[in-house]
Amino acid sequence: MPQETCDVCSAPAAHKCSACKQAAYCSKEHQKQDWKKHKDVCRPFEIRSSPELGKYLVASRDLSPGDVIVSEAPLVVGPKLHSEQAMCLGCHVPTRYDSDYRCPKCLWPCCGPSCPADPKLHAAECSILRLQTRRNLEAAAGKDVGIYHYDAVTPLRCLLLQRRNPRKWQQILEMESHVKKRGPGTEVFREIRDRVVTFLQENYLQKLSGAGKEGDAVLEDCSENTLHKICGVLDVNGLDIRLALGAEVVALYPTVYLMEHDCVPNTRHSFEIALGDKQYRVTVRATRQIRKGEHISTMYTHALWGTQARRDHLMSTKYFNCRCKRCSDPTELGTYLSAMRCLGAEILSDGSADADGASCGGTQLPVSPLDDNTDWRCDRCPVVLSASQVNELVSRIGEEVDSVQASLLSKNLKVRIYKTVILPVVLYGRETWTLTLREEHRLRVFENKVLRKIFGAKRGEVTGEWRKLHNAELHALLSSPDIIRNIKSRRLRWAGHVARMGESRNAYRVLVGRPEGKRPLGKPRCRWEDNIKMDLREVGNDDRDWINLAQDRNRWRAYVRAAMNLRSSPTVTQLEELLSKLGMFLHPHHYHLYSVKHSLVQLYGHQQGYQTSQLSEQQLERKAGLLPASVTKLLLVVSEMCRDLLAVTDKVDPGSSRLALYSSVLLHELHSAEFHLARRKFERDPPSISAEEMTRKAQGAKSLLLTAIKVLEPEPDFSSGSRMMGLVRKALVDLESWPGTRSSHSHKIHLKI
Ligand SMILES: C[S@@+](CC[C@H](N)C(=O)[O-])C[C@H]1O[C@@H](n2cnc3c(N)ncnc32)[C@H](O)[C@@H]1O
Repeated sequence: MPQETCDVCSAPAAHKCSACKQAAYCSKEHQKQDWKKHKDVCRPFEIRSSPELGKYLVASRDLSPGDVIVSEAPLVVGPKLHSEQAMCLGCHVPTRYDSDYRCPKCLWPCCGPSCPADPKLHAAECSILRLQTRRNLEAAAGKDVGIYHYDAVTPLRCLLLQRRNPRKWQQILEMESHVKKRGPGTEVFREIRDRVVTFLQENYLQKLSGAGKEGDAVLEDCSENTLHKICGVLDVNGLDIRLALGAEVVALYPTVYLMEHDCVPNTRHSFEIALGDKQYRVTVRATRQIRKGEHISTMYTHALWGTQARRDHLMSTKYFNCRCKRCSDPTELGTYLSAMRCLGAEILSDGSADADGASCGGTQLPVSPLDDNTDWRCDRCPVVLSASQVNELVSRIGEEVDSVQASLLSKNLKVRIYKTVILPVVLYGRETWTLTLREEHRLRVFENKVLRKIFGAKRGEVTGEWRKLHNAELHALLSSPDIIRNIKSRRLRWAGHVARMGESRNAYRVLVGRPEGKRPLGKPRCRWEDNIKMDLREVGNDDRDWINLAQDRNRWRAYVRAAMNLRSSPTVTQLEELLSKLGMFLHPHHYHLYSVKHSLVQLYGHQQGYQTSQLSEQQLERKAGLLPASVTKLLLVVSEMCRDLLAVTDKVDPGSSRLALYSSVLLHELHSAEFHLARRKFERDPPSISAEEMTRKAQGAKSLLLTAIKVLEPEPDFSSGSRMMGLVRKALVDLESWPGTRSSHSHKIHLKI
């Protein structure tokens, strides 16, 4: 073996950097001297391998929370497998199969006349995709969507690496694909064969053989087996990236894929999603202390599912049985996320069962959680349930929770209407950036009017969460030059038309008739349908159905009317009823109850009739988890929500690697409940708490918000997390500007800023 040489002086090296084992030095002095340069490339992990895990990462030095473990660019990125979401192949912005804009060469739909993305991304496959240009053209005319299989694009990009970058191609081939477990006869095999293999071979790859120079095949290896392997690699190792406008792509990374799964991981990762050189770069950071020698892990599944659901998901998507600490513990680290209530009768002192039917009050837990067929046993009475009995009950309950949660769609619908109707109108107004105070006021009046109409708020009530949401949304949108350009070029006309569709013609005149006077009321310049089409490129998949509806003017009107009628849906009552019903079968921390409570916590204080200002003191106390001694058992389940859920969240995700959004929502709601509760007591005549106590409460509320900000900091721009950040920051400003903090108030409150 060649002798290692010192990275500084090239003399024979006596030792290597102990962290990365890559750099070599002749002496400690030279290592010290080189550290400034080397520390940027020094990797704090080693790659090891075992029969059970395959390759995995181990910390090669102690790591602190926040330390960067690895930051790297992807080997390949593109549309996800198992998804038919249409997107521009240049910048991955959602588009439509029958978009008016097309790549001039291959004719696949694209985002506009000139895609702002790096042309290299699409250039390679474009030369292959154009083999079908004529058919694409006909398909586009006939709006035949079958010709565009977006899920085949990333496998094609991988295949093309064998010519463009053989090193990357080799790295992809070395990744685990579990191809044997995905063989003929499996569902996934059929899907990949129909959607990817046949599509690529019949339309493109067969035409390639002999098309290279001197008769060589353009792609040496594009066999069916190789395509199945690539798809396996993408499914097992790919990371999903959610982009700004709702599109989702998948990416393979050269090192990050090596991280093993753990149901309580010790890292979190974030992606660069803004257009530019660093787009799609991933950065992995430690979320807690990781000792040298400890495995470095991530989470492949849903942190808030119970053990059985997580393990089933991991087995069906990643082909292994998880045996981590959380899965092995019947109580899931004391969270009881899968635990059931025992329905067995209470055992009386003489050893007989209570004939009056009083429940024993025990908890049913799996005897061996790593065994799928394990019995479940009560910790108080002799009742034993079989695995199938528990599965049946939990899946029925899951369906019921889903159906009630679905009725909450009315809220989501309102949010969508807000985003696609109100926001563009407001942006239209802001787009000029020259509103006078008077115009600003008129804009507010208009906005409040539409908000009141859509959300069913009464006059003067449009100051709550919807306004906060709006501000956060607006802030996020306006902070990007790309978005501003987008707004100016496209949303402008959309906004005008949407406003025209609404009932507020006069308000529209206020907006459109000035300030530049360039857009007098009158006939729209484009047809309604054209404008809707334009907007489609800017919305995510979630909004797509809704926007499709909007293409038909009458259906759209009916839809908005229906949405407005949903305003009094009794969702708090529905959820409270569900909670009390399910509370008979499930442990209060069961993951199905967690989900209902998390929704409820957000509705208290926000749904009409439950806004914080209208909440009774007792309700506020329930929300904050401050329990009066007399509350019933059922109320107790509801009352401890915020703190209770936070405690559970913290145990399964101590570093907020996966549940940052969940935690921040809870912290925000808890701050609101606690602060308002204290304020009511303080503002009574005479006050029932002292100024010092009030100061303490306000400080407590503030520190909850600061924690939420910290938790949300790594969330990418334009994500739900970044929108939540806007809400939290706004709440902080509101808290700090509360009159009680001003010195003129008779009871002087000091809130350290
Ligand atoms: C993204 S890859 C990780 C790298 C992989 N170990 C390798 O050697 O290429 C995911 C695969 O690693 C294995 N794996 C990851 N975490 C595991 C765990 N906690 N227990 C068992 N196998 C695991 C499984 O085979 C899984 O499908």
